[in-house]
Amino acid sequence: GEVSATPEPNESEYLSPVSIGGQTLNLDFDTGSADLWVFSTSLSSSSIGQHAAFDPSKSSTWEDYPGASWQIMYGDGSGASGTVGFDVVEVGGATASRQAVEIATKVSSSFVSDVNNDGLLGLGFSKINTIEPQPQKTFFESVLPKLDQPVFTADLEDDAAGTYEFGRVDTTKYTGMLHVTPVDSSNGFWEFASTAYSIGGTTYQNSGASTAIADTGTSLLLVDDNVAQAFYAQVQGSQLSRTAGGYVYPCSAQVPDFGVQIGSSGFIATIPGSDITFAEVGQGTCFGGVQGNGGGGIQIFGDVLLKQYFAVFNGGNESFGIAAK
Ligand SMILES: N#Cc1c(N)n[nH]c1N1CCCC1
Repeated sequence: GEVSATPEPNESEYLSPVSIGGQTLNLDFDTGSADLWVFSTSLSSSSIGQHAAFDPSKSSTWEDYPGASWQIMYGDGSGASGTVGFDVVEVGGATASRQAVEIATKVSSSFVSDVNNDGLLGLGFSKINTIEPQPQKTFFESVLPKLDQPVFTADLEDDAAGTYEFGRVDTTKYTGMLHVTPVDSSNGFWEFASTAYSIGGTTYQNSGASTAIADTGTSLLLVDDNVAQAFYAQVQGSQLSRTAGGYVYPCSAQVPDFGVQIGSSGFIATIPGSDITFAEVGQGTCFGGVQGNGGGGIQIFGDVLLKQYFAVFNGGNESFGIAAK
């Protein structure tokens, strides 16, 4: 089938309505993780707050997974944990009839305060699913055999609703060609080669990290530390601020275009300098959307990059493609 779910824009995530056992929650679609977990009625009422909380006792199709548990920690230090069951999960129009659903019995404070987000729907590979004693399939892996095409697409927008679609590539959503690169899923991510970058239209080889992941669950574009340093060397007045947690600069500064290579074919995906500022941090100082990855070997290409393009995640031949829109 062909389906689409329209995520609500929130400065740091794209939420989409998901039906679980007939209950609708807004989940953060995250290609950088592989757990589908939800706020639940097992949480304290102070943790639930304004969130929608899934209540398994009210679902006629709920099935417990006795003795199973999960616990996840994200790169930003946030985390959650709990118990597991199976239920009917429907996104847009694709239905997984017996999807592993992870019930949160604990969530960290950043999830409590992010009131728009009732949990996550992981779109990474199930080898990084955290369910014990046995990792379970993601929603995409569950519905894959039933889809017309083994794909999902992400069309994220700036401050406007984006769209995830499962089972088809809507060719009216992009212009020009789709630049496709093979994906190496062995780390559980949509990971591909990326060994070059461009600043102000000049291309350079990236001597540090050699791969990157497409990560819709991250807001920023986290590149090799040397690349971030080279970029901000061309932004007047920029500095690496420990208090801000990254590079900041005067909001009036001229920011050059920045590009990163997608795959080894040579295609450089470019972000206009005017779209690189992520947030104002006060006193006319701005926080950049491009930051260092802190020395890890993998670069994380999040929404700052992805919202400039139409993205195709192909679970059939394990490839990632982007096109201008
Ligand atoms: N950090 C981090 C992170 C990431 N790299 N992908 N998704 C993430 N999160 C999803 C919910 C909180 C953080």
